[in-house]
Amino acid sequence: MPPSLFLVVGTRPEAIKLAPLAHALAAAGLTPTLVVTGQHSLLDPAEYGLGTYPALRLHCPSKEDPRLHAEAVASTLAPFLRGAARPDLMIVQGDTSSALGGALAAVAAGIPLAHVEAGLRSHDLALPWPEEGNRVEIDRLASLLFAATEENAANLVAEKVRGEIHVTGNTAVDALFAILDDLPPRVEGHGLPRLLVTCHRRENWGTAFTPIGLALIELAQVPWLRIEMVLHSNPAMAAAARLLLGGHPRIRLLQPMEHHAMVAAIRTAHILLSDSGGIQEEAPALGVPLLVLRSTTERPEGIASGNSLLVGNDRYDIVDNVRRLLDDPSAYRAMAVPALPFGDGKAAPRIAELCGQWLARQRRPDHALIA
Ligand SMILES: CC(=O)N[C@@H]1[C@@H](OP(=O)(O)OP(=O)(O)OC[C@H]2O[C@@H](n3ccc(=O)[nH]c3=O)[C@H](O)[C@@H]2O)O[C@H](CO)[C@@H](O)[C@@H]1O
Repeated sequence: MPPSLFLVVGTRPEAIKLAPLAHALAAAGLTPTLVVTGQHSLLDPAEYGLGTYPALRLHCPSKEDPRLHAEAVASTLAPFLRGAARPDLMIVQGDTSSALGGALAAVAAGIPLAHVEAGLRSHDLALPWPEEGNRVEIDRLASLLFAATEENAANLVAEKVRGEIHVTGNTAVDALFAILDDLPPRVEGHGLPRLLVTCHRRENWGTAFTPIGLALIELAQVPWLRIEMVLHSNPAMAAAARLLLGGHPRIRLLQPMEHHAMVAAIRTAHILLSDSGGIQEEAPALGVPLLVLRSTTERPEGIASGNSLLVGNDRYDIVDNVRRLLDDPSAYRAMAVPALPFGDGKAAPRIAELCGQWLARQRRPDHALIA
């Protein structure tokens, strides 16, 4: 009987980042069962190539209080962790309340926990909230920690986590490369330069979005610059964007896109303006300069590689930095050199192999002596 693994998926980024791992686990004879929490209620695993995996649906939509959502996920999942269906390993990704809920349920049931994308730290529990606290708590509970970078691993060592730390790269790069293999070659000089914008983080909700919107309206005065904002499924963010930017003749508001289309849009953008975690990982690999709409980031590697720059959500900082990249070719070129600070695109098979080895050790009669 092969080991049983549960893979917790609640949101779009988790589906994107766990799809490569699901395939790598299946190739290793460890086909996982998806725990689809329902945090993003419209999430369809099939859209991310996960449609053929067995799935446990919890129907736990996100809640205003993310801790209550995590606890709802944990309590709904608990009955499935007893008896014959009990998994040998629970795998969560990143920092959502679904990931935390899966972690809490696993530990309560005495089931070993693995954390993919472990060790990311902004070192500020308030920014981003609740993700930083979620990550710290999950890492404290995990037996296996898959850190994307050496810096992530160093954070875990500093916190003296009890689990096994492995540096694997981020599966976001695996997912990106899989899409690029399917896309036609990039065509240079594809029309007027495009500023592609996404914004969904809690710290940019409501009135906090206003300076960002005003910056876009000011930048829209550049006659040869096209501006496109991809709306997020979060209704609060979409409403704020529509209120300020809806109907603007030179700013296009686009509906959320399927991942292949989004990667194609990112790849042909001249400049990216985003608060997204995943786009901070994709932009360097694609060599598209990224201005990060945050005052801090748990992904400093993209800043260090020169591909990304923190601009916060100050109207004037945003305008000045976009204009600098538009007007100074050498400043632009310095940020447009492709780099892989978040891994080589082979994280998923590494993680799958490490899970297989770890599970085999747990099954050997003398493993208690090895630990
Ligand atoms: C604090 C923080 O940073 N937390 C992050 C958050 O994820 P995020 O910030 O990356 O979330 P999004 O920006 O929504 O997703 C981005 C992905 O979605 C693709 N995309 C985008 C727009 C679209 O229309 N269609 C798409 O396909 C895009 O190319 C990219 O791959 O939670 C994750 C899970 O815990 C964490 O791992 C991650 O740390």
